[in-house]
Amino acid sequence: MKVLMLHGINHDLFGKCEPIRHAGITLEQIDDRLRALARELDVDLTSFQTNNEGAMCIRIEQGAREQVDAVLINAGAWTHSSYDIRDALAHLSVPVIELHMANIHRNEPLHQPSVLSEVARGQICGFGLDSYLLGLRAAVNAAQDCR
Ligand SMILES: O=C1C[C@@](O)(C(=O)O)C[C@@H](O)[C@@H]1O
Repeated sequence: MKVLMLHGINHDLFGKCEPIRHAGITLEQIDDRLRALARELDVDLTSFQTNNEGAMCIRIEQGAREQVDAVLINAGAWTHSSYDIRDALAHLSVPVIELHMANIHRNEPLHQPSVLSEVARGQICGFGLDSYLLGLRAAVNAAQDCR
């Protein structure tokens, strides 16, 4: 099973700024833990991070061509604003799991609504690094249900 993990804008800075909200966890640490769980679950996991919205849309299209079985996405601030990424995800026929470290529903109003949730199978937020690990397990189960 192939799963694509998409990391959004500024997430290369995780652990290097906003240490309180995201508990100082770096993107490398997230990917390491995800890769370890992927090995356990026998999942072929690919991880991608960009600060360019167009590049994110292109990577989503490429995921469809590669016939990934599920997509995990923490789109960061694009969650609240990007109809481009929303539309790219809407073209996928595989489960999309929306992730956030923080519980975005407790954020300040600007950082609460998600324009991606409508096209996601579900959203996992508020569990820090565990949001990613729970998301990978959910993606595997959802993809198996689709087979
Ligand atoms: O970049 C981020 C991180 C985030 O997606 C999270 O993982 O908690 C929540 C977003 O509101 C914020 O813009």
